[in-house]
Amino acid sequence: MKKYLAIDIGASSGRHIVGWKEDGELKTEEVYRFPNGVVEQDGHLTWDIDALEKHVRTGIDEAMKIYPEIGSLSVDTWGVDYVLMKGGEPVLPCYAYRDSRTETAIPKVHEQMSFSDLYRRTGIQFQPFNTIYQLYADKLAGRLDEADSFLMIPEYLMYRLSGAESHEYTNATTGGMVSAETGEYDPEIIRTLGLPGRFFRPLQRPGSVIGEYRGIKVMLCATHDTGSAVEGIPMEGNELYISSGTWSLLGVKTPKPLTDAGSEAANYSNEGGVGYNRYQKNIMGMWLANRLRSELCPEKPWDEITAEAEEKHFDHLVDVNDPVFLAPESMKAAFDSKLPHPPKCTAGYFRCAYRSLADGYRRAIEEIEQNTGNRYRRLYIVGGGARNKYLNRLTEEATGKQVTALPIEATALGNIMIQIKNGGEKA
Ligand SMILES: C[C@H](O)[C@H](O)[C@@H](O)C(=O)CO
Repeated sequence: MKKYLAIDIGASSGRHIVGWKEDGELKTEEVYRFPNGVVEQDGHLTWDIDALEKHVRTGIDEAMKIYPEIGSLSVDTWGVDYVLMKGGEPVLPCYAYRDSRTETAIPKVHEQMSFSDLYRRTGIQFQPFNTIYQLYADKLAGRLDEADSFLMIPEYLMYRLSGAESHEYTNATTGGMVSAETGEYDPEIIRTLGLPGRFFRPLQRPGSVIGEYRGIKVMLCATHDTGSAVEGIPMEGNELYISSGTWSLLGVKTPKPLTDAGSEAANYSNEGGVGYNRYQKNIMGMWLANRLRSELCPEKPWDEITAEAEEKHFDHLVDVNDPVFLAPESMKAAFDSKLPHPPKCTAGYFRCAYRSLADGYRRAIEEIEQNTGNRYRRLYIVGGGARNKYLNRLTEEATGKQVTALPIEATALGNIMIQIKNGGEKA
């Protein structure tokens, strides 16, 4: 029985999950898990890409010990970030998206092409960490002159395994340089910003085999983790979804990108899917609670935290998408700066975070229904955040949608399903 290996890496952790079809059913087993996190280096936030590579290799060793018959593997990670390459070797550091190095680049990009023009062309939300601003910051720092190309994180890790460079479509779309019309890098954007043309190759679709590692086919899944997550949601019909991890990605599948003024004003993104468009929005997500916990009560179990948050009576809300929450020194101080007065106790901060997240979901869904002209009945929630029963209830109450919370590894499932579909088996 053929086995498939998904390597799914998020901002805070990674996992190796083996999957196979048995009596028509998809079976999975997690064989390796490892931590991830940003590393401060010379005053910048970076990823320890060498450590990630080591974990990727160790996890494959573990998987092959248990399942020597693995036929293919694929890596997916968070979007936007990349590694510059020179002569087949990485040009480090590998910057992390919460680093503030794009501050000067953003206005310089918009002087040459306004955000509205970029949006009309790509349909990608404004986020200070979009690859377009990171590459322009590298240009201003003279880092592009010495580089031959750039590889998004999953493609870099698969290059290290197979020696094959690749540029996968769903992940490339997170960068803000791919034409919503052609699904390829937009030459007008590249030319206008004076970015090196040699960097931007034809994009490859999920399911493409790019090489081999120890006899295992290396295949491109939807290497943008959210792209695989949406593939992995066992959804009936076309309903709303939240991929809930460090970020909450709330969206819906649409046949085509929506790049109209209403979508721009609501800062909706149109990221590539597997045969459809992901009309979705970044919402600050579990990052808020994760940072509050590491600052205020690192040892406290999550069940206790949510139970206390449910009991307390602090009902002020914050706008969870306020930039103050993206990479604050202190998350507590960030909340205090946006509240009329601070909560009297720690639980009050978590209550505010969860109730504000649910309110953020409510507003985002109103925008989706406004901009798509459709009404949706159900909301599927997948990923680690789907385990939070208190937030699921708040979300159902705030949005009026029937919430189906599935604390499943939807990203790894989607990764495996794409491999199965393109591995000659019926998915
Ligand atoms: C920067 C975020 O990671 C990105 O916008 C988001 O789509 C993602 O990749 C979540 O894992």
